[in-house]
Amino acid sequence: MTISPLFDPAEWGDAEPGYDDITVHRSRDGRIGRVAFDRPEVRNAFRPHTVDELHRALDDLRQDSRVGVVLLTGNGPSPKDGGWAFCSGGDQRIRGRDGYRYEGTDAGSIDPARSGRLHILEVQRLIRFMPKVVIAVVPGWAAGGGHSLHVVCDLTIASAEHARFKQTDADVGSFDAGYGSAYMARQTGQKFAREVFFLAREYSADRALAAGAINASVPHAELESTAIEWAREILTKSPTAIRMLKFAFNAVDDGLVGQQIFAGEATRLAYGTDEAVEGRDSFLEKREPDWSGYPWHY
Ligand SMILES: CC(C)(COP(=O)(O)OP(=O)(O)OC[C@H]1O[C@@H](n2cnc3c(N)ncnc32)[C@H](O)[C@@H]1OP(=O)(O)O)[C@@H](O)C(=O)NCCC(=O)NCCSC(=O)c1cc(O)c2ccccc2c1O
Repeated sequence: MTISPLFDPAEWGDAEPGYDDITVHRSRDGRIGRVAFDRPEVRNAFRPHTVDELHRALDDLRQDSRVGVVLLTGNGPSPKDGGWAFCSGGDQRIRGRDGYRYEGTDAGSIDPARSGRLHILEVQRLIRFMPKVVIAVVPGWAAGGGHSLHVVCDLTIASAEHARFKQTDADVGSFDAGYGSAYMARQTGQKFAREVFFLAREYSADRALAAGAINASVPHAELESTAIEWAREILTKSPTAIRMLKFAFNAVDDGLVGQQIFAGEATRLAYGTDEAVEGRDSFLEKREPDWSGYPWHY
């Protein structure tokens, strides 16, 4: 199976089975995940089946305690015309009046309550809330819902030659009114974000970098090796520190959900203290807790 000329087989284990529209790999040491859209002939547009697979793969990586960094990318180039893509958003051929529709053999077996899907938003939340660093690795077009996915990733590294950013939502009568737009404005400022959405122009990696929309614009041939280098550098850090930092960055924009997630991690840390152990033990031993060894820190 040809993945992409940017994919270095020496870095990755075998492709994980059970996926049609994406490819999933773990680095040979198991610490980095690579999830890639694999529909290059349609610029890696997603259909409901793609989104189901994406959610499953990312959740699997979320629950793998060896994995600290996930690369989200697009395989390519297109066998039809050589074009590169990260993701061009929802597959417009199967968009119905209630969202994106399952096709073919899938369609008949789908619970009507699950038809008309907009569940790429669930994938966005998974990327946002997983306690690992997710890097968008953009080898070509990031358009529409694909643009929003790069926005929600923690970091974005793009091909200087082939990456193109374009928010087509308003061209096709759609709108990502959550992270895709409002969070982008937090990253780049309101003026540039509104320009991107209202004019739907295309932007190069260098322009996106200048606007603060991405982290790096690198030579195409070095795209995945650079992403792996960044991932390896992140993996030298404390997992707890990275997790707390990600949730701290999120919290300011995520309201009570952001506070809840950050607070949950704070509770986990507190449970590790002797003070919390004294609280638990006193209950189990049916005695008053003895807090005398624990000062009111200031
Ligand atoms: C991405 C492009 C700018 C690339 O242009 P280029 O000229 O390089 O390539 P082509 O246009 O010739 O494309 C090659 C080939 O791919 C097909 N294709 C490309 N994108 C899609 C797509 N999204 N769906 C279906 N097919 C696609 C194209 O038709 C060509 O096929 P041929 O058979 O002719 O070879 C350009 O392709 C482009 O503008 N694409 C569309 C981008 C777009 O509008 N995406 C949808 C935006 S809406 C969205 O994604 C979205 C999804 C959600 O689930 C949401 C949920 C909740 C809120 C909002 C959501 C949302 O906004």
